[in-house]
Amino acid sequence: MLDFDTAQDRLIQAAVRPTRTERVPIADAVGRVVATNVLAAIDIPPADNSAMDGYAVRIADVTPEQALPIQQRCYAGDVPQALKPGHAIRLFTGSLMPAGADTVIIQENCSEQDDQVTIHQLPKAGANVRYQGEDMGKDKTIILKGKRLSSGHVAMLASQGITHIDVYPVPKIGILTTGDELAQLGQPLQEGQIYNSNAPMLAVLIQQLKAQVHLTLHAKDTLEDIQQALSTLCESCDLVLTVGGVSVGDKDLVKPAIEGLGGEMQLWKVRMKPGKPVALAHLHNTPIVGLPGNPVSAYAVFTLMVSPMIRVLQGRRHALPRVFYGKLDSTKTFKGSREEFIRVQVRPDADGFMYLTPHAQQGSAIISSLAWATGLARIPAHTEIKNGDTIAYYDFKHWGF
Ligand SMILES: Nc1nc2c(c(=O)[nH]1)N[C@H]1C(S)=C(S)[C@@H](COP(=O)(O)OP(=O)(O)OC[C@H]3O[C@@H](n4cnc5c(N)ncnc54)[C@H](O)[C@@H]3O)O[C@H]1N2
Ligand code: MOO
Repeated sequence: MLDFDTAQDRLIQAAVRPTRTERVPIADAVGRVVATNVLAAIDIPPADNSAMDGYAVRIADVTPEQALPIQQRCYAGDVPQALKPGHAIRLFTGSLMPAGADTVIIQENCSEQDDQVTIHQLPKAGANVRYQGEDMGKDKTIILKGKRLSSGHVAMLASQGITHIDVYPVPKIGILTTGDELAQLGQPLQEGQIYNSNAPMLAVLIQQLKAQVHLTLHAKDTLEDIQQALSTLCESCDLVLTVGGVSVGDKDLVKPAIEGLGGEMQLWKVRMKPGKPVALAHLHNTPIVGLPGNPVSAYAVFTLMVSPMIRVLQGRRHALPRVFYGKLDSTKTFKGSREEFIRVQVRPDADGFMYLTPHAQQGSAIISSLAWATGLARIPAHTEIKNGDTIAYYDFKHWGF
């Protein structure tokens, strides 16, 4: 059996970076991944300007409590005159700095009478000036290729006058659920059935990452049904996720179905809990990840191993989000032969440490624990982990987006 890190890496390697690009309006670009380095077309701010309402002066000309004649009133959008020696120019937040002025005195520290201003308190030279290019310098790279765009990036692009941006296409993900025991939502539940909760769960996990759920199918537990669904999904998706039927039971048919279609299994079974039966295969060049059917297992494997693949398919710079560390807060001691990812809630404490409290029920079918948890804590194999020990923490806020 493979160890978790090797398996995670194999899955990442199975995802292909995008090459095609498309151009979208910046207002539609949030969550999309930039396909080129974006350079600043202009300096921002385009010229030195005032950060405050006040008076532009040459600081060397100013003596406190001595009146200076006001040469001009210059509003934001106006073009200022060059400042004459021994004068002040009245200006406002965003007004251009006059040539010859080096400092803005805020109006609260001045009094104005008969077109003269008296300055009561002197700031440092250069105070309250926003300098040309201090935010973004012309021709400098302002957004790196592979960045997922946020609202902040949209503001940057708009400030540059950029209306459209080249991004990578949204990867299309297919979902195949299997199992004769599953009822679809909206159908009455027959004896022996449970609702198909994995399909909607995976769909929202995919959407949170800003990938597209291209097609969701459900197959009965027959080779034929599973093969038909797999063929359809692999034809039109960049990545196919199957759920269930990947373990060792009589009706665990996903593996034989892929192999029967001429697909190639690259990996099956990982030394991790939950998620042991996870599988990776290719069919007609499309990667397929076989997720275990237990909802917690499917959620954990998606978060830890499939989300990095999706980030690669999206063209993002980093497949793996940050892993944090925290201290176990539990009376229970953990030790197992498989590496374990337990559902925890994180609690930052006044001492600056993060404390990780495990959910009381760590079974792979405890769906309610998923809504309770804020992330997964990693318990190494063959190591006793007890209260206060430091362990790795995979936060859903980082790993799910
Ligand atoms: N003898 C063994 N039994 C099992 C092993 C093993 O090594 N030897 N591994 C266990 C582990 S670990 C897991 S995880 C599961 C994985 O099984 P499968 O991936 O084959 O999944 P299924 O058997 O089809 O289903 C497991 C469980 O999940 C429920 N399920 C499936 N799909 C959905 C869905 N879409 N929505 C909600 N719930 C779903 C299903 O009803 C089962 O209860 O195998 C263990 N067994
Ligand atoms: O490894 Mo299974 O994924 O525990 O439930």
